[in-house]
Amino acid sequence: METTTSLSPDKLKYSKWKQVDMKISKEIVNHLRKDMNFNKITKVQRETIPLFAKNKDVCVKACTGSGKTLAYLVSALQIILNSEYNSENRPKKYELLTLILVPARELAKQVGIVLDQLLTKFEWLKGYCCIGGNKISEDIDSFQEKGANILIGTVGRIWDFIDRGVIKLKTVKVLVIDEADLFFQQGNQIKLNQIMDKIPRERRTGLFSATMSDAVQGLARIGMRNPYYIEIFSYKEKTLRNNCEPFAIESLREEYARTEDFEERSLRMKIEETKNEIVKNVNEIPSTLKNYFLVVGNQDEKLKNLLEFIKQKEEKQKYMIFFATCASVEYYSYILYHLFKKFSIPGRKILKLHRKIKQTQRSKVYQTFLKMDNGILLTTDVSARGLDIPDIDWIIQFDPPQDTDQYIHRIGRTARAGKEGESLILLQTHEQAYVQFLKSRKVDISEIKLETEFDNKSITELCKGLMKKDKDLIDKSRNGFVSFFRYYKEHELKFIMDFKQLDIAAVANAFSLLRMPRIKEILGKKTKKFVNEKIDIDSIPYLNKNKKMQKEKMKEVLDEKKEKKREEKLKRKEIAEKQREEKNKVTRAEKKRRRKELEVQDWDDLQREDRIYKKYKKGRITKEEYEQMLLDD
Ligand SMILES: Nc1ncnc2c1ncn2[C@@H]1O[C@H](COP(=O)(O)OP(=O)(O)OP(=O)(O)O)[C@@H](O)[C@H]1O
Repeated sequence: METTTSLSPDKLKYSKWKQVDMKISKEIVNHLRKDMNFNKITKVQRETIPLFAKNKDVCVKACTGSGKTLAYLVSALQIILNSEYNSENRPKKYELLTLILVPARELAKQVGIVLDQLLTKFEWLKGYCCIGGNKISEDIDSFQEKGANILIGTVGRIWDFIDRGVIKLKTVKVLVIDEADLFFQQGNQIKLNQIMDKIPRERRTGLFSATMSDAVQGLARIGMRNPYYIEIFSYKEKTLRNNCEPFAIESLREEYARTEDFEERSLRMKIEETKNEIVKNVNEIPSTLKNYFLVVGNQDEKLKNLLEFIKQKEEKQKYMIFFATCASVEYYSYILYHLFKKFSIPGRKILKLHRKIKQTQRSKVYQTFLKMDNGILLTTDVSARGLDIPDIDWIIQFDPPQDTDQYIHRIGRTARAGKEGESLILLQTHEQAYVQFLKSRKVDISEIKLETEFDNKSITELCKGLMKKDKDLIDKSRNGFVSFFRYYKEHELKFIMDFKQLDIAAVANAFSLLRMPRIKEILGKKTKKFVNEKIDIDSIPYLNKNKKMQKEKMKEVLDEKKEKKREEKLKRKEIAEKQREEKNKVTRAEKKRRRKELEVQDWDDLQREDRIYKKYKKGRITKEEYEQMLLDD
C-alpha cells in the first residue's frame, strides 16, 4: 500500500504550490501562479499530479468543483515535458501525445479553454478540441490546418476521426477519461474499448469523476496498469469513516485524501462490505453546499411553488433549473417568461439549453450564461456534468433525476472551488421516499416549506390564453406531456417514482394541456379530473410563419416516410408470400420423392420375403429358420 506524504495543516483546503514537492517543472508552476492566477493548489491536484505526472495510472474520485481538470492537464503536460520533446525538439504537427475523452460537447470546450490557457507558455505544443454537432468535413479541415499534440473530444467524434484515418493513436502517451462513469451510462463503452485498444499499452491512463460506478472500476482493472485509487473527502466524512481505520488518512484541516493501490483497495472494500462497516459514497458533495427539498403535492403544484421561490429571492441570483426532458425545457422556458412578466417578477433573464438545440446555438447560450451575473438557465442533464459556470447561487431540480449520481452531478454545478451554493429539489407527495434514498447515500438534505400566493387557476388561464393564440405552444405543451410520461415510466427508481401513483390529470394540467392526447401509456387510465377544451385546435395559427412552414414540411416528410414504410412493408409481405409458396412447392416435391423411395423399399422387402418363402417351400430351410429370418428382417 502506498500512502501520501504528510503535509502540515493549513487553514484552507488549498496549500501553496511551493509548499509541496509536486514534481512539476518551475515553468509550469510559475505559469499557473503568475499568468493563470492559481496561487494555491487544491487537494485533488496535490494528490494526483505527483503520481500521474510520474507515470503512475490513477483512478481519481473527488467531489464536483474540486479542480480535477487542472489535475490531469498539468500531469499530461508534465509527462510531455519529461519526454524527449521541448521547444527545440517539437513533436510533429499531428503527433498525438495526449488524448482526453469527455462525455459532453460543452465540457470538451471548457477543458479546451483551460488547456489553451495552459499552453500559452508552451506554444510549441498544440491543443485541439473535436466535438460533434458541426459538419465532420469542416472539423477535419480545421484539424488538418491546426494539427494537435493534445486532443480533447467526445467519443463519437474522436471515433469518426479514427475511422476516417484523420488521427492515429500509436504515439499517445497519456489517456484521460473525464467523468468516466458517464461513458458507461451513455452506452459508449464499446467505442471506448475500441479507442483504448488503439492506444499503446505503455500509455498512462487517468480516470476522473465525482462518482465512480463499479463499471468504471472494472475498466480500471482491464485498461490500467497497477493504478492508484485517489479519493478526496471532507472532515465530516472522515468522522463517518472512522470505522475504516487504520488507513493512511492524511489530514489537512478540512479535506482528507486517501491514496492506495487499486487492488488493495478493492480487497479492503470487500472486507468492509462483508463486515458492514463501509460508508459508501460520502465524498462526492462539496461541504460548502446546502441541499433542500420541497414537497409540493402533485406535478401541477410545482410551477406555482417555483414562481414563489424565485420571487422571494433577490433579483441578482443565478439559477440552473433541471428538467426531465428537452420538451419540458422548451415548454417551461416559454411559459416562465410570460409568467414573470404577468406577475411582475422582473430582471430574471431566461435561457434554455438541451440536446435538441443546434450546437452553434448551444455554444452561444452557454457563453452568454457564463458571463451573466444573474439569470436562469433551464436545462436537462446535458448540463449536469463537468460544466464550470461561475457563481451559480441555486440549483433547482424541477424533476428528480434518474439516480443519485446524477443528483450529485447536477447540484455540483454550484459550490465550486470552495465557494458556497444551495440546491432545491421539488418532489411530489408520493415521491417523498426519494429523500430517504438521498440520505442513504449520505446526502445531507433538509426540508423547506413554502406558502405561495400564486394559484393554478390564473397560471392555467395565462398558459391556455397563450396557446389559443399560437399553435406552437400547443405543440410544446403536448410534447412536454408525452415525453414526461415516457421519462416517468422509464425512471430507474420505479419503487419511488411509481408510475401507478402518478396523477395523470395533474400532469396534463402541469402542461396546461387543451386536449388529452391519445397515447398508449395512458389508455384505460383515470383522467376524470381533466377536462378537454371545446376548441378546434386546427383552427389555431402558428404565430411564427417559419414555424408553420417548418411544421408543414415536417408533416410532408413524415407522411412521405410513412408512405415509404407502408410500401416497403407491402413489398416485404409479397416477398414473404412468394418464399412461402416456393417452400410449399419444395415440400410437395420432397414428399413425392419420399413416397417413391418408400414404395421402392416396400417392393424390395416383398421380394426378399418371397425368396425366403421359396427356400422354405423347397425345404432348404426349417420352419424355425424361416420364421427367424423373417423376424431378422
Ligand atoms: N488551484 C486552484 N486554485 C483556485 N481555483 C482552482 C484551482 N484549480 C481549479 N480551480 C477552479 O475550480 C473550479 C472547478 O474546477 P474543475 O472544473 O476542474 O472541477 P471538477 O473537479 O472537474 O468538477 P466536476 O466534477 O464538476 O467536473 C474551476 O473554476 C477552476 O478554475
